[in-house]
Amino acid sequence: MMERKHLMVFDTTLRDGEQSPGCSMNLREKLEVARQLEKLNVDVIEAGFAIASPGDFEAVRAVAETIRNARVASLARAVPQDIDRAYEAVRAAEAPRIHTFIATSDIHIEYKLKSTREQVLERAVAMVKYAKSLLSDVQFSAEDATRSQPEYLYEIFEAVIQAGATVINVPDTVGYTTPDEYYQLIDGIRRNVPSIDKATIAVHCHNDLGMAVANTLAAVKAGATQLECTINGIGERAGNAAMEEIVMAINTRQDQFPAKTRIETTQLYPASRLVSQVTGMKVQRNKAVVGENAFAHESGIHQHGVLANKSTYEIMTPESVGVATNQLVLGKHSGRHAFEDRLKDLGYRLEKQSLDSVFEEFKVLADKKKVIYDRDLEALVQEKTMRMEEHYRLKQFVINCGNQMTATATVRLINGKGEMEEVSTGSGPIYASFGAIDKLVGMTFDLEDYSLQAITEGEDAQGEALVQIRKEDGRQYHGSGISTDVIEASIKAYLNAINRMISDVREEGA
Ligand SMILES: CC(=O)SCCNC(=O)CCNC(=O)[C@H](O)C(C)(C)COP(=O)(O)OP(=O)(O)OC[C@H]1O[C@@H](n2cnc3c(N)ncnc32)[C@H](O)[C@@H]1OP(=O)(O)O
Ligand SMILES: CC(C)C(=O)C(=O)O
Ligand SMILES: [Mg+2]
Repeated sequence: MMERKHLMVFDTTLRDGEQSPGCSMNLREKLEVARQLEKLNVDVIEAGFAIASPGDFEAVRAVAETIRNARVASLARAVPQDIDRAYEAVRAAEAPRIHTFIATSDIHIEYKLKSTREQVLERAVAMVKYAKSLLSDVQFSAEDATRSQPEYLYEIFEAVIQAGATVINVPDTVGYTTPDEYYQLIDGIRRNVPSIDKATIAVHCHNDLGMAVANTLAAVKAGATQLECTINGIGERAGNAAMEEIVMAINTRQDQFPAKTRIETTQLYPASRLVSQVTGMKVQRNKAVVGENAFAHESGIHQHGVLANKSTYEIMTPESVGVATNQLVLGKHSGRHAFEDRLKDLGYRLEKQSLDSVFEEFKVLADKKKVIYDRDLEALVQEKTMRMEEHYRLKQFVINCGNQMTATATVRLINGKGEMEEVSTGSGPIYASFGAIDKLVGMTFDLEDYSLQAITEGEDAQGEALVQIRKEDGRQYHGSGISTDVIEASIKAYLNAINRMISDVREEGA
């Protein structure tokens, strides 16, 4: 039997994914996501854009120092100071990569770079050579490749490969191309770049017209072997190609794509939950592969078919992507072994200390809830392990409200100095409690987004509140909170966003 071609997965959740408005992650969250990417077995982790800020630099460096089973890359413009910074950040990695880019479309060259094709080519070659003098693995991206003149792309790719680039990337930066057109472009590059066999062809697709995954798959057919993507498809504007969709399409349609990735698919759903939790970006219910409805069958004819044989309406199994089908799991009489076992099934392997503390929280929750679902467990683990440094923590709150009166909230918080309490009124219990918190932290914020959803079924379901707040300087922070009480979940989410803001300010000042 012929050996199937290996496709490399290049994950850019921590770089392009983080470019989604409101999706910034702090160092601890980035490390947690990077560890999950390592469990997924991705080939390359793009950990950030080192020159963007001191926080980005530290995060890339921390990922490079921590991750051992994937290449770690940092993005860099085609300028020496970006390349130096990227090199400093990734050099501790087992397999470091500098990813440098410059735009090649006339629109970008003229209006943005105020340059010429010749100057861009010269700069690209010089910067690839410079990066290559620092380390061996250098990726070059022709930004806006799909709106660039193909002959110019052939020329610049040939020149950067001659200069030492190991990977040439053909980004559809603005999500403009179509599957047929992208196939032609990649095929043209394979045929017209003489040294192409010395480099890997990478593709990086955006979803502005909803075709990012389709375009990526068309490129696979044309011979691309590095696929760039993000978890849940988060990324600049409408996002990037979603890893879970690309990988499952390849796995499910081997007749179309006789190739393989190294991805441990059972880690896809845990990765999706983690990224949603740390970015505050909800996954739509009908999202392919990882959405809540991806394996739900509502209508009679479908249910009948699935009962007779799952393959009637399921083209992949929920288990294959890490969605547990055993919905009713544990209760208050369950012990530590069963608990740990269930977490392992869900893809979580915790250190003893974290396990003990999550188990304690589980028992508290089991006293409040008759049935603990897998989603409850995931929420507990993620809340516990991902909890920010808590500058302010909720001690207690009392709300007085009704449909014909102004709500009054008394909120008591704990911080490093002790306990503090404030009272505030508002048009409803949530606004009243947020007002009390503003008084306690001595700041006011615009509440830009607030949502609440039940994460499991039943009257005693836990609610997950997501908030996005904006500080006076325009910066946005998201927060999430989970509780069986929706007001408590909302207060926790608001405090989570404030704690994130405080950590961010301190990181910057450090
Ligand atoms: C398609 C993509 O996703 S590209 C990555 C996008 N991501 C980001 O931009 C996030 C991080 N960015 C940042 O923090 C900042 O933009 C920085 C630190 C990179 C640069 O900040 P500033 O120096 O203030 O420049 P600013 O962002 O305003 O403008 C970009 C400059 O880089 C130039 N530039 C843009 N891309 C490139 C490139 N690939 N190579 C060389 N120069 C470039 C622009 O022409 C402009 O130059 P100018 O200052 O001489 O006019
Ligand atoms: C930096 C490049 C690869 C990019 O993100 C894009 O062009 O979309
Ligand atoms: Mg991009």
